[in-house]
Amino acid sequence: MHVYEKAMLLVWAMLYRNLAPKADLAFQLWIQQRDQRRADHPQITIKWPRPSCNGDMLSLYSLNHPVCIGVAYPPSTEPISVACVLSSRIANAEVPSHLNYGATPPSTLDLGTRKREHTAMSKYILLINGPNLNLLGTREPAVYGSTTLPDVVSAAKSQGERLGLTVHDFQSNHEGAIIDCIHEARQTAQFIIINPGGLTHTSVALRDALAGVAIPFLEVHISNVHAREDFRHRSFLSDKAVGVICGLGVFGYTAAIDFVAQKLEAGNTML
Ligand SMILES: O=C1C[C@@](O)(C(=O)O)C[C@@H](O)[C@@H]1O
Repeated sequence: MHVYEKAMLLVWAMLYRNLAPKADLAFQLWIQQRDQRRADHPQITIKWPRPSCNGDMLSLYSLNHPVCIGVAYPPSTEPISVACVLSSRIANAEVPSHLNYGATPPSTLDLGTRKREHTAMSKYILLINGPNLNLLGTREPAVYGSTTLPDVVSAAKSQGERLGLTVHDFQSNHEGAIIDCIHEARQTAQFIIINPGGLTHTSVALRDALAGVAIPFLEVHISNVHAREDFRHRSFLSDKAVGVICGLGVFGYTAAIDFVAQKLEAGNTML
């Protein structure tokens, strides 16, 4: 990479940090020329100040060219590396179709065809699973079945892809991490599908987070919570949700994605 390009990238990265609608991510950037032999594809290391949503999309722009499009895995405060495509090579860059932009670039940028891709790929939905759902498949199989969470997520992503949605997933056993994830999605996600697990019945903070970002959401439960203990009959979220699906097993996620695809297709987010 030429010194000039490197300098412009750094300047733009600093500007971007201030301009980006997702500025709350406040990521810090620096360039590491990890592989000198592939100087046209350097790695950019991105240090996240706090755990990010799994699959958060990142995009950086140098002058008026996108230089880097990547995806952050997994939730981590460790520096991660993403493949970077230099501006001079962007015309030939292969950008996987499932990639989405995590932040909207300034409108003055001339992104040509990429701008259209951005619009076409903008149906971004967030699938959140709360505490203990990482144990799906082994946890109380008589209640929750034998399908694992990775199976649920990968089926949701494939279904989303077929229906023109980019599904990002996040699971945490920690209320605060889920709330951070919801906050971070407020500039990007058009819909949230959430199985809040036990937080359904306890969390005012989760209710406030969902109301605070004003992203329409569906509440999903694998089991029929109304046929179970009394304390599961109350939800702090249901009256804020577009709808509630419960008792359909993991098919509830499939039904939710179908519903969201139809609603977004119709341009109706039901807010
Ligand atoms: O963790 C869960 C899972 C659950 O949300 C469900 O998917 O059926 C139901 C909740 O009551 C429970 O705490």
